[in-house]
Parts: sequence; structure tokens; C-alpha cells
Amino acid sequence: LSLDTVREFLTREEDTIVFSLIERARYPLNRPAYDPIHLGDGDGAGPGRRLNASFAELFIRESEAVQSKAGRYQSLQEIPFFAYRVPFTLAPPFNFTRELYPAAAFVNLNDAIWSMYFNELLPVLANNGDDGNYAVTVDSDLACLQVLSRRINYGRYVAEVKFRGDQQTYTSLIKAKDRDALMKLLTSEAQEDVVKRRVEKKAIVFGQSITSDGPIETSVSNSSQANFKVDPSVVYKLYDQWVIPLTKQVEVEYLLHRLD
Ligand SMILES: C=C(O[C@@H]1C=C(C(=O)O)C=C[C@H]1O)C(=O)O
Repeated sequence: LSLDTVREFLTREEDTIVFSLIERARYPLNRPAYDPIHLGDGDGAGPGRRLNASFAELFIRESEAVQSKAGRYQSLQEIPFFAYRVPFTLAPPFNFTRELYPAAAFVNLNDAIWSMYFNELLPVLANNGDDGNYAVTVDSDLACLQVLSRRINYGRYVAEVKFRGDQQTYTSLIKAKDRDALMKLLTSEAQEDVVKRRVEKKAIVFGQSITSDGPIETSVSNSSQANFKVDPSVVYKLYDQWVIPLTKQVEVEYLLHRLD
């Protein structure tokens, strides 16, 4: 684990993030998938009874339960949005290397990622409309949520590398519980700028229609503005306002538990 290898990991996740956003943007908003479910008469639940969950939430819970049973969360890189008590895994056993400090490994911002995704990102990602394809739609939401969670909560690994690289300074700031100073120390504005410009470019390159003889666009021109499968400025904004700030928040929370 080095700063180069963790940054390589984050760079590769950008590809998955851009493609998962492209997939979600294919479908209209499909609002009923996100409304609380009302059970009808004759279902045994009483008339108009309201389940305190949406179709999207039920789908994600059930999907995660299967993946939990299959061992997805045996790797600390993966963190589910819901807690499952699954006593065994169906997967072949594997001894994952444990790079994280055990008492800090639990840190994650899945709740914040969940509400950011549904309240802020989804409304600008999907066009209004309803085509009834609820299962494939929320399956694409799950793909987005899983990769955003993995990327943002990977801040734990970034923080571990930075801690090991400057143990003395970090240790005194952690002991002083000085969040602001920790945030400042782990921030690299130059790196953030590289990340944001690169991910916007990936949205431009990955999100255009490819023809066998035409050129590949690498920037947004007036003629191409409306043609991208996901708006490159939305992807830039996603990183600028949420992905990077949340990753840094994970880093700070992890560091605050690094000496526990
Ligand atoms: C992840 C890092 O830590 C911070 C967060 C960044 C990000 O989320 O992309 C980029 C630079 C740093 O301010 C890093 O240094 O690479």
C-alpha cells in the first residue's frame, strides 16, 4: 500500500463510476420505484397499509442479502448499506490481507452516500418519465451506490497510507482531536484538481456515441453539448461537491480512530 497504488485504485474506480452513471441515465426517473409502498386490500395487511420502504430499498436489501451470503462483504473494501446477520458464506474461503487498522476499519459514510444519491444526484441524472422498468432501474441504482460507496469509503485506505507516511504529525493531531488540522494535512488541492478534470474528460470520452469513422471528442463543443450519455458537468459536480469531500471526511473519521 502506497500513495501511488491507492491513487491508482481511485483512478480505476472513476471508470466504473462514469459507466454506472451512464447506465442509470438510460432510464427515466421512474418515480414510483422510490415512493413508499402501499399494500392494497386483500393482501392481508389491512386496507392501504403503508410499508415504511420503497421498492428501491426492498430491492437493494434483498440484493445485498444475497451478496452478503455469497461473501461480498468478507472484503473490507465492500460495505453494505444495510446490516445482515449471515452466519456463513457460500464462497470459497480466502484470507484477505488486512491493511486497515482494525479499530478504525468500521468507519463509513454509507448513510450520507445514500441520501446524497437519492436526493441530490438522481434528480439531475435521470430525465422525468416512467417506463415501468423498475427492476432494471433500481438495479442500476444499486450499481451506482456500490461503486460510490467503495470509492468514498476507500478514504480509509488513503488515510492509512498518509498516517504511515507521517506518523508523528498525525499522531499529535489525532491526540488533540484536531479535525480541521487533520483535514488540512491530508488535503492535496493539486491532486483534487487533477481528479476532477480527469473524471469530466472520462464522461466526455466514455459518454459519446462512437462511429466507425468519426473523430473522438475530448472536450465539450457547442455542437456536442447535448449528445453525451451523462452530462460531463454533472460528473464534475458530483466529484467536486460530494465524492471528494465525503472521501476526505472518511479519512478524518478513520484517523480519529487510528490510535484507539
Ligand atoms: C484521496 C486523496 O486525499 C484527498 C482526497 C482526494 C480525492 O478524493 O480524490 C484527492 C486529494 C486529497 O485532497 C489523495 O490524496 O489522493
